[in-house]
Amino acid sequence: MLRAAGLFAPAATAAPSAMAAANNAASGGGDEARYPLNAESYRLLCKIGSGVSAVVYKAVCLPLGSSAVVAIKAIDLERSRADLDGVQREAKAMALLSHGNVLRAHCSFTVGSHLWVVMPFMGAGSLHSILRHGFPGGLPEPCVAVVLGETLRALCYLHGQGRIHRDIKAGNILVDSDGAVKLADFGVSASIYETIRQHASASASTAAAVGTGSSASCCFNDVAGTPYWMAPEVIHSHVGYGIKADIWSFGITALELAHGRPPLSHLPPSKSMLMRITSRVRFEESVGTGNRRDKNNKFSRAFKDMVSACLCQEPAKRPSAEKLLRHPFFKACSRRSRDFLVRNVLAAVPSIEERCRKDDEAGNDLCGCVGGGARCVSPCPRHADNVVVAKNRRISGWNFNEDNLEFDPTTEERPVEAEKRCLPFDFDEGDDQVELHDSNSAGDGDGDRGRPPAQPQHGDGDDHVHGKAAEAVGLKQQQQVVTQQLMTVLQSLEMQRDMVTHVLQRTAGRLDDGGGNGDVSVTAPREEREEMLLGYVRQLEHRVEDLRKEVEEEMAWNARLEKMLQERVIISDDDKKMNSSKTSSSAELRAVDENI
Ligand SMILES: Nc1ncnc2c1ncn2[C@@H]1O[C@H](COP(=O)(O)OP(=O)(O)OP(=O)(O)O)[C@@H](O)[C@H]1O
Repeated sequence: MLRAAGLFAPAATAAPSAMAAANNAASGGGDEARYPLNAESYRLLCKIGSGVSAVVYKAVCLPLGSSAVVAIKAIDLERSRADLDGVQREAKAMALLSHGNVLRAHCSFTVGSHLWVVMPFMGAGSLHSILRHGFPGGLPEPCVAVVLGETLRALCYLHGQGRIHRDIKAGNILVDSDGAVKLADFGVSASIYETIRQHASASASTAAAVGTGSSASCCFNDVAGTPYWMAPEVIHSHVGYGIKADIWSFGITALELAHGRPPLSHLPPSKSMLMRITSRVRFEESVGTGNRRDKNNKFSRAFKDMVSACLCQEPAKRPSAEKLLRHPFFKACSRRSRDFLVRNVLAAVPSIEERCRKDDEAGNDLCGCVGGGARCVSPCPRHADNVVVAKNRRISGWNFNEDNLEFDPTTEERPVEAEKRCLPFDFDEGDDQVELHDSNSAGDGDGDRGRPPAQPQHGDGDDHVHGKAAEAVGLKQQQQVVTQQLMTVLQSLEMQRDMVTHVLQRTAGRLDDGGGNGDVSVTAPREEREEMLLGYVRQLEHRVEDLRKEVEEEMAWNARLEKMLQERVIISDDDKKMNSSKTSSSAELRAVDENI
């Protein structure tokens, strides 16, 4: 994961550039106009957080006095995957908004190759950081309700303004020391109005690919956001998506707040993404509200119902933010004051500076995966152990278990129950049948499903060999999973290639016959149509390029597994010889012999 740590030590403040990106939130006057657009006017006090390509500092705005504490997000434009347009969009989007639950930047400007976004300092940091440092198992439900209620107000406002946030997650919900909750990070937000204009002259073929429908339902077709929180239609972005994608992410955020991590976060995002790529929609219309007995009292019926509504497979069936705000789940929280969060949440977590110091000591910056691998973008050695594989099982889908609000993997032996809500991704192709387990998850007595993963043992010789044997089996199976996934990516690439060819053929045909069938695009001048076609092709090229990178990542991971496997086999064979009398009857070793 990309880091910009250390680049902004106070002494290293770069000379301001020509301020090409300078942007003041209140250029038309107002409080923010006081914030200077140069690095020298700010003293960086300490680092308070870091994201994928940015580091966030607590700082003082010197001309405004020592009490003018701000947060500065320093986005490394060179290391960031996003282009300057993308990151500037965040600042501009924030500057235009004004709502009590939306974090608005004071100003932004470039400093060398970085974009500095100066914003109000939110004393308690993000909910992601709060969860990790104080509530790893999740917040109490009444606190979840307060946080979500405030976030929903921000979403109502944003959607009312014609904006889609596109990256709703606990990491982007900030809390101030007085308990105020604000939605932040507009790095990937976009205006549906802009897009409607852009698509106004789109051809029928493009429209078919992007999707049609109302402004609120289908406008975008670029993949934006963070994988675990992405709505199915965002992942399958060729079908188009709209504001309801935020509602899905909101539902996932609800689960993240309730459990301390988003569903499937024990899988590296690239893998969960791949599973989604392989999807075959298989979603049961389920779970009415009052018919089933509530077996699990951990969460209220209202909470479960609210989350279920957000995680509806069909965007159109998800409630709007406004409607959701009227859901009974949010009734009680409207009476709760900010103080409620201060007493029940903030009091239990260390200061944001302390948290950041702990993160640095723990080396969380090294791979960027924090929260038990929840943010690990690619399989990294540090979290490889979190993903363990058990044999002869396969994930054929993910059920949204309404009782405990978890996503349960569905295995072949355990058919999907009709009344369960099922996520739209399948993973049941190929002959090798495997199931991924989170090594931290406890057994639940349901067959093999909750079986503790194979771990190396360090007891007597027999155990030791068993441990290594099991480890080798695990590695072998991980390798099979990766191979399977590579095949899946390949299929996906082929599918996309066919799509491109199809679009090209259709459009080429239209260019040749000069139109005349009533399409907006066809009545447009030829150059315009060519330009539009080129744009579309470029978009598809990017998508294919992204997928190609993912394949490369997986192949590298596969090679690493192969190497680890070979090492394990050698060690395991040596141990086997030494312990042959003890281990000859070992079922696990037989499994190794069969498998390697
Ligand atoms: N205005 C702010 N006030 C106080 N802390 C902040 C502020 N903005 C960000 N932070 C802290 O910095 C951390 C990193 O923020 P950043 O927006 O760079 O990344 P993120 O949203 O967590 O991750 P990603 O890069 O994946 O979006 C946050 O988790 C939060 O704790």
